[in-house]
This record gives sequence, C-alpha cells and structure tokens, in this order.
Amino acid sequence: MAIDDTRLVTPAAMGAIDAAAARGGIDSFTLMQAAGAHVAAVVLAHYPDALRVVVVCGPGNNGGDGHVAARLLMQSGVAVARFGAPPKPGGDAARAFTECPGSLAPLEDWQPRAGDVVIDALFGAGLDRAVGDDVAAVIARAEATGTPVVAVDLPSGLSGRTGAPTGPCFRAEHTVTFAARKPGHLLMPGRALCGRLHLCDIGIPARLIASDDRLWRNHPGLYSDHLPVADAAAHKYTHGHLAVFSGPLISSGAARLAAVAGLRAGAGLVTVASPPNAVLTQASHFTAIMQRALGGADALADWLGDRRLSAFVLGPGFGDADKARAFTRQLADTGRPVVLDADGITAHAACRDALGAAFGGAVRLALTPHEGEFARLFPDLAKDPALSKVDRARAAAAMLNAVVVYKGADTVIAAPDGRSAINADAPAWLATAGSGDVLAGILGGLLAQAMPVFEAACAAVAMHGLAARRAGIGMTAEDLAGQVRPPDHSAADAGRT
Ligand SMILES: NC(=O)C1=CN([C@@H]2O[C@H](COP(=O)(O)OP(=O)(O)OC[C@H]3O[C@@H](n4cnc5c(N)ncnc54)[C@H](OP(=O)(O)O)[C@@H]3O)[C@@H](O)[C@H]2O)[C@H](O)CC1
Ligand SMILES: [K+]
Repeated sequence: MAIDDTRLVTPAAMGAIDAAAARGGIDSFTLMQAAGAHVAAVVLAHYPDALRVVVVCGPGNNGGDGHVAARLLMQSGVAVARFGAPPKPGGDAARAFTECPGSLAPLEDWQPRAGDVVIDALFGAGLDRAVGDDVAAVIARAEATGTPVVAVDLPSGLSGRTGAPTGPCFRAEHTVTFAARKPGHLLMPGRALCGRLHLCDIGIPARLIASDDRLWRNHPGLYSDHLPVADAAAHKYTHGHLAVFSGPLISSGAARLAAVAGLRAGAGLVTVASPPNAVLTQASHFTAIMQRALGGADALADWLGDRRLSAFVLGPGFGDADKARAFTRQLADTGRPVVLDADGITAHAACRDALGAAFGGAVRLALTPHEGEFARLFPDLAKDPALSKVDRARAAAAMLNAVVVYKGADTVIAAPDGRSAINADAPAWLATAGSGDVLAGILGGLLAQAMPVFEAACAAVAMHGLAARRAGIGMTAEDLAGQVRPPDHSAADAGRT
C-alpha cells in the first residue's frame, strides 16, 4: 500500500502534499477519480440494500469526489440523486460534475425517503467556518430521519485539524479519507462523528506523506526500539528502582495502584514512601513492593542519596500541596525522571513557570493531566478555542520542558520538541476511578528502566489500553493494575491497529 497509516496530516499540510504530488507529475483529476471510486466502493459494500443514494455536493473538490462517486454508482446500476451547488468552473470538480450524467437539484429539495443513503460531499479539507443554514437543514433532516451518512474525507462541519465541529455537523456511519488520517479523525468528538474510518490509497506516494507535523497515531513504531529488553544477566537493580510517594492514610490506595503497575511494567524494585502514620496500612497490602516511612524534606534528602532510585511518581492521592511542591523541587534537583500526576499537577497551578524552570535541560519530567487538571495548570491554553488538543498539549510541553500526557478518550502525548501522538484505541471502560494512577505507575516503571520520556509515555499509554482489554469490561482499577504486563515486542505487536 502506498500509504503511511501512522502519520497524521492536517488538512493544510495535505494541501501541500497534493501540490508536491502535482509537481511530481501526479494528475490531480486522477486522484479525484480514485477518491470517488473508494467512496462508491464503501457505499456498495456497506449498503447493498440502499434504494437510493443521495449525493450532496459542495462547491470544491470534496464535491468533485461526490460527482465521481455518483457517476460510478450510476454505472453500477444504483439509483442516484444529486443535490447541492455546481462547482466553481475550471477545476477538477467542474470536470467531474460535467462527466456525471443527470441533474443537480438545489440542496433544499432533498426530501428523505426510506432506503436513502447520503453521501456527504459538501465540505472536506476546505471547511473554514460554520456551515450555512441550508447545510444545517440537511444535516438536521438526515439526523431526524436516521438516514445513514457516508462522509467524504470528513463529515461536513467537522474541522480536520482540531476534531471539533465548527457548528452543525453530520454524524457519519462511515468516513472515507484519502492518503493519510487527519487529526480530526482521531481527536474527540471528531472520532465519534466519523463513525468507521476507511483510509484509502489514492496514489499519493507514502514518501510525500512525511510532513513536518511530527504527529502520529500512537503505535509501536514510536517506542519499540526503546523498550527495555529482558537480559539473562540482569539483576533487579538493572531494571531500576521506582519510588512512589503515598498520600495520607485515607488516600493511600492511589499510590498502591501506581506501585503495582510500576512493578508489573518491569521496574526491578518499587518502594512506596508513605507518611509514617500510613505505613502500617500500606504494609498490610504489600509483599513484593517495599515500604519506607518518609516524614519531611530531611528524610527525603537522606533517601535521595541512594543513587539506585531511578524514577519517581508523585501525585496520586498525595493531598498536601505544599509538601508536593517541596518534594518536587527536591526530586528535580536529582536530575532523575519524575512523573507528576493528580495532586502533583494541581499543586503547581500557581507556580507553573517555576516548575518548568526546575526541570530545565534534558527532558525528565512527565505530566499526566486529565482535562480538569490540565485546565487548572494551563487555564490560558484550555480556554483558547482556536487550539486543538494537540496544540494545547504541545504548547504545555514546550512551556514546562516536559512530556505531557493529556488524558482522555483521545489521549495526546506531546514532547517539548513537538513530537506528538494521539492514542485512539483504548477501550471506553478504561475511564474508571484509579485508572490514571495505574497509568502514572506504568510510566514510572518504564522511566525507572531508563526509557526516554516521550517513548516511555507512548508505550505506557499503549500498555494501559492493552491492560484494560485484558481486564475486560466492568474492570476496576485493581483489575487493571493486575493486568499490566512488562512491555515486550509481542505486546507491542498486539498494540498495532
Ligand atoms: N489528496 C487528497 O486528499 C485529495 C482530496 N480531494 C478532495 O478534496 C477535498 C478538499 O477540496 P477543497 O476544494 O480544497 O475544499 P472543500 O471542497 O472542502 O471546500 C471547498 C470550498 O468550500 C467553501 N467553504 C468552506 N467552508 C464553508 C462553509 N462552512 N460554508 C460554505 N462554504 C464553505 C470554501 O470556499 P469559499 O470561497 O466559499 O471560502 C472552500 O474553499 C478533500 O476534502 C477531498 O475530499 C481530491 O479530490 C483528491 C485529492
Ligand atoms: K464531507
């Protein structure tokens, strides 16, 4: 397949790729023919019982793809009706329109009938504002009648860059896209509005898809070369020593989840450091995981003298914000990798810049905020509607010189150098109390084994999703932690989609 299915390309970058293809002698009308043929094939394969295919066509090349699909479906003996505006003269879409027999009725003339299937070829990559009232009325009619929609490239109304609708938007059962996935196909709510995504090769060579965006869907190719390898000569310290900081007695369970996940992710040793009055409770839960009573800063300074401690997780159930900030500063001074989650993140809401300054130099800080935690640390970024989730994660990562794992159904992992990945294949049941503690622990476990931070974060997010699949629907965070496995190449392969 002349396609790189791991790279994500913004609609703007896709335009540049099209131009490069044209310079390389690839005929744009040939691309449109291929695009329309894929759309027709998806309709024929998935709606063999359709009584009529209704193609709604916009003025640009998205509409052009629709005219090609309409002609091919007619040639296959399917009843087709076209609605919309004629294309601007002179381009590929105008040629596709001319080559398709039959008339084009105004958009508002479409009256849904039982057995209709809609091909939405109104707007794709060129959408740059909210759709007008005429299109909004068609969207409402399709939705009210439950008419199935197959979208060309993107459901009209959806931004391919941000995954956010610009206003009213089709909800498609299938979306047929070309050459590369766009961020909006994976970012929420775009992913849900696209239905099933078909990524189709229309003849643009894969080497042209190497855009400057440095944005991928999360996949093993991003991290498999950096996974810790099992070594017959290894002993426990070879695989690092992860320290997880526990909060007070009442919330000590979160650290336990992180610790179990870190150990299962392959850390050679894991120690939970708890306030003295929580040690007994922790001790009643642990066998393989070690314990340490840790009062204040002096006790921590003593402990940090142990060079074998190789990574730290601070935040799950931690509570005390002053102590979180003080401990974080001490950890930063060690030069070793640190995962800040939950309370470890929100503790820095009023001193974000100081956090970034403490972790200057080689990247060794990872933050794992969910939506609420992200908004508390980066209210400026969270409020800006022009930014996509990828933009926000990238800006946050650059600001703090940290890898940011911005969690959700569309978790975005971003590095300060701009490399970013969207994870879109975690099961829905991963959204459960304590799930984030497990992720922080997995990431800590990989960092303890000296994985670089961006690669470790991508691997951790994938391992988290795999653990959830193993645990199954209805799982609790305890089940999830119990299903974490050390990363190996077979686990990486299982993560491929
Ligand atoms: N390599 C590929 O992937 C190929 C993709 N193809 C298809 O081409 C479209 C992109 O085509 P383009 O012509 O660039 O853009 P659109 O068809 O999406 O939009 C066209 C114009 O529509 C106007 N517009 C934008 N938003 C709105 C709106 N909300 N309401 C009304 N009108 C809107 C705008 O023109 P204006 O002058 O009015 O501003 C757009 O320029 C891609 O999605 C694929 O389907 C090729 O066929 C093959 C190669
Ligand atoms: K469309």
